[in-house]
Amino acid sequence: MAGLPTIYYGAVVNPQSLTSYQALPRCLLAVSSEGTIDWIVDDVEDSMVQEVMSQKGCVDAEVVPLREGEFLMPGFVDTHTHAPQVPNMGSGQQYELLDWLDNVTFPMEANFADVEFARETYVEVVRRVIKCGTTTCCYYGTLHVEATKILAEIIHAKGQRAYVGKCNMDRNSPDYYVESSPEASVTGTRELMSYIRSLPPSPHTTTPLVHPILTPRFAISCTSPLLSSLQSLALSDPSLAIQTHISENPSEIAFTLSLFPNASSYAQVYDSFSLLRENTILAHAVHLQDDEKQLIKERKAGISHCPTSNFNLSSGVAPVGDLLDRGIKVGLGTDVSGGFSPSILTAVQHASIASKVIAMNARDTPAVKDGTFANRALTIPTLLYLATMGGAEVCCLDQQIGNFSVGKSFDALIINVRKDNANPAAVWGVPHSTPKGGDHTKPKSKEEELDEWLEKFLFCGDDRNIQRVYVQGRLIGGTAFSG
Ligand SMILES: O=c1[nH]c(=O)c2nc[nH]c2[nH]1
Ligand SMILES: [Zn+2]
Repeated sequence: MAGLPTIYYGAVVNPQSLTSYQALPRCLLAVSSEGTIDWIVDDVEDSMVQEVMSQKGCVDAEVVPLREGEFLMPGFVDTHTHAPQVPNMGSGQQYELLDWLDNVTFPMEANFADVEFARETYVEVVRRVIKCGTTTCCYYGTLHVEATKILAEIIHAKGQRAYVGKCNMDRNSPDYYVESSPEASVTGTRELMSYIRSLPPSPHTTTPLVHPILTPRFAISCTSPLLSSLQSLALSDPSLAIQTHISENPSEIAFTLSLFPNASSYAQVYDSFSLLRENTILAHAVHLQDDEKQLIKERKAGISHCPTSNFNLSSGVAPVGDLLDRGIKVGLGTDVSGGFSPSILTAVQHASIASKVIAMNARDTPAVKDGTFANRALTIPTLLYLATMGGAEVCCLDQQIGNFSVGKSFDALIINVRKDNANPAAVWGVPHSTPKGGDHTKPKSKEEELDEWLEKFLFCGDDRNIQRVYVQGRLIGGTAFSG
């Protein structure tokens, strides 16, 4: 028999679309013992809580009250990161992509041949990513099967939702870090897929949280025979997700086109091997041509926007507004260690700045049409959406996660911007906080206050503001988590 639900009572931020979210200051939200959202009732005064609970038939359920300055929001979705590169964060910032791979990244990834090193490192990596409020993460591993199994096992044990892939890479990397043949690459991939798919169900849910993902590192790393074998594997398993990099850096694009002289574009290389489809996640997409954007849209693939990495490796500024105007799915990625932070908050901040760079450079071009995103600064609702629902769409998980709706999984964060949190930068309620329109005589509404809490958190927050991290209703991290 199902156990009693848990009821959260207080402020809730709920993304709705690229241009709107609900700010619900007095919300009751019930989560079943299986971790799904049973019901949501908005605008409930304190005095009415018991009555609503009795109407819903759950007077004996536990109530988790949120205090002033705390709010519930959906967990972050990191649509692109590299688990083995976490130890490299903050190293080799002087390089651009191809030199950075050779000088910093491949040498670090090669260490994961040692399974003990892999275990020690990955335990810490996953703990850290969860602490940052990432409830769903798309992880690249290394080319090593055993180390990547360990990564999946740790994620599974910690209860995070994730896609995990081992890199397919049989050329253009050093002898000490390259796969010996396409066959070896595909055999290892199949072994990892079977391992992940046979992980035992979590104690509290029958839904698997960790999934395999096909991970051709990027076209430069893969011979045509390897891509053909991955094509066969992908075609035989339409539910298998795919992740790769695309159009990140000018030298990378030129090298790719030289390796595939018959291809009309970078995107077409992947498409010619049937690797562009609805469950494909393409990281970066900084320098795509119009026809490539069109192709990606037609194939319904999604883009992982990784602004921290794009700035840090001097790759460029991805035209996110244009991608959104074209109806392409976009989420955010940390792309550690091209990006120097494992937190989606940093990606939010840099996505905002990236969009402002584009808007500043477009000041002299004709005015943009109403309701479009290109050449404008991304707004708070858009940034929030990209960090949550947009990521869920890119992962094809939007029916399950990304916002709070009845029937969806409770993947959520409790955020604290109170004076008693440990981050002095993200404190709400300091005297200079300004009412909407700057009118100090008008008291702020509860909704306006919640808007301010959210903005403070997105721009000045960090893991110290993330009190609780839930996946499928289970508490797995946050400052209030002792496990
Ligand atoms: O940002 C990136 N990080 C990587 O590890 C990588 N490999 C190929 N292309 C890449 N881009
Ligand atoms: Zn990457």
